[in-house]
Amino acid sequence: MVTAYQNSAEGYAELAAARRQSRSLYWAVGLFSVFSNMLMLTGPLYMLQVYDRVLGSRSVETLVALSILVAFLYGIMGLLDFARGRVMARVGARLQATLDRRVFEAMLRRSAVSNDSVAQTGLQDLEAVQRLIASPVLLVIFDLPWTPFFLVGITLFHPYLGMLAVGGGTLLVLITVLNQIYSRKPVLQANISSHRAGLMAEEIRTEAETIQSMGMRSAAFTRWKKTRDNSLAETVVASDVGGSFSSLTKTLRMFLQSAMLGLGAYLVLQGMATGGVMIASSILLSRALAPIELLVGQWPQVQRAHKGWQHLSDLLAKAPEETRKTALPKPKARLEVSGLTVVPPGDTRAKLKTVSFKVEPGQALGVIGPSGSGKTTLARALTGFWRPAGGVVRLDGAALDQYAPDVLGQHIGYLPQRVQLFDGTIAENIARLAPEPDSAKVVEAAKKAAAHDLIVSLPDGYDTRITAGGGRLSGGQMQRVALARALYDDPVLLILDEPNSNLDNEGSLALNNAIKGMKAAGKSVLIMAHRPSAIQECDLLLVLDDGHRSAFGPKDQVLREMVANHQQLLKSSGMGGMR
Ligand SMILES: Nc1ncnc2c1ncn2[C@@H]1O[C@H](COP(=O)(O)OP(=O)(O)OP(=O)(O)O)[C@@H](O)[C@H]1O
Repeated sequence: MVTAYQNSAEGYAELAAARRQSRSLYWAVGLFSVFSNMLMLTGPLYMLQVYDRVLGSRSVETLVALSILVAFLYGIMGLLDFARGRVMARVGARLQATLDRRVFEAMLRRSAVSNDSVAQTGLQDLEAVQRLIASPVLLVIFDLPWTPFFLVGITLFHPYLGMLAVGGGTLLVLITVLNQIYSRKPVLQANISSHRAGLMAEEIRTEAETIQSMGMRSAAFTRWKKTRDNSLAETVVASDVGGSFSSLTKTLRMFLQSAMLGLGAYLVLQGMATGGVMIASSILLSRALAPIELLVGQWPQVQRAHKGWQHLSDLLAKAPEETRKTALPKPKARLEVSGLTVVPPGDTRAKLKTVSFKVEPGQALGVIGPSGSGKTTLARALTGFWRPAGGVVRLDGAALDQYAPDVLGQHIGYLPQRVQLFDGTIAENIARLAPEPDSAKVVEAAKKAAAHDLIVSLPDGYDTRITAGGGRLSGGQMQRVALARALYDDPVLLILDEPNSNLDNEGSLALNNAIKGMKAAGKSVLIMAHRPSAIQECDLLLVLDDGHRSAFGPKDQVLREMVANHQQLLKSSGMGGMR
């Protein structure tokens, strides 16, 4: 409990520091607000003068002069209000720009260790905060402190008027508090459900092929509709609650304004106030209470941003900023894994248990084992994506966490089991999304992966635009482009997870040549595989079984032992049958 609090506090502190960057702008808005609120007195003072001076003296000149002055003051007030809005829009944009990268990276890092919701919604939370800052609701903070002054002003006109205004104001504040209490849960629930429905729609859209080709459209719609209906029902409840408080506030404020006029008229009849006071106090009251009405009306936005702020602080605390690491020289391809234990994020049980092995420069290691034995888990731990729960992975003697993550990524070439490319050109994809791909390196990597010919045969060659799912590329072509991406910029360690699952003979040959090339250059290669053709170039073999290392050593020796064990097993089961 204590740790959680401390963690969140650290996140809050980081957010507060980002917010403080705009401190001078907040002061500017505060100053504008001082003048803008002072100018709010223009209307009431004009009414006082018109009723008590102009109507008394019947002077058209005075009325014209006053009206011109008032038009001028309203103009200034409008300008100040416009300026406040513009400044706050920029404050919001600056906060978002300051935190974008940090939140983006925190989301990525957090997703690698856990599947908690704050990691999913980080950027949306930041946007909710930015929207609130840029909206008129936040200006209420600068206007609310003036409400007591306006109420005092009314009291100065007449204590009875003051009592009515203060009583009405208190009632409105009470409604605001009740609004907060009653609408918090429904608004939160509505936000969560709408997020869930959005996610599901996105999931269905990306899996459109499966859904369409297996007649799952209607079932997928029904599933999505259920979530959508839930979200709609919750949105209606939230809007009912918020709407009723909003209507109550509006009605009450309008009634108070009329009540003010009524009480003012009574005081006029009693000779205790002038007509000007009657009108002016009614206008002043509406100015005093306007911020509260706005606040109640826009409360869901405030709540969403507040939740967003909490989520962000939680996310930033859970993924603290990485300390700068001392740059290490480019490592030699010496991989040493000792006692490696890995628990996938969100899981409680280890899926890789105390696995140890060594790979020297120029060697290729094949990792085999049945489905679910932990091959991909090992690959993810070796890239540094999943942190070890125990043991250590060393590259050229240094534990992986001694390398800055992006630098480590440059030393490693990774071909995941499920190839994912990104929207962009083939060259950008091979160059790992570098903004300005180095053409020579891109072509070199493509040639190593034997993908060059297939790429130049496309209409726009390396500049062919592809989508995240590959677009016009076939499964095998995607895998070859992904292999080129893995080989880009001369990595020292190449990790290939089921690399030939989509490859034809030519592709497999190209892959084996690439592995040979890596070995000849003194790099090391790890191949997670099912098919024997994939381990053809391997010198070593690691056999995994239910997360354990069941065998490790030179390939031929391990294979011989496996065959011997297999024959032993067959023999013993045969003997068992004779008995
Ligand atoms: N993200 C995850 N969260 C929780 N458990 C996971 C996750 N990914 C994999 N696992 C579990 O870890 C175990 C090992 O999975 P892994 O993907 O490493 O197997 P594999 O040997 O690569 O299998 P295959 O040959 O089918 O690809 C499996 O029991 C799997 O259910």
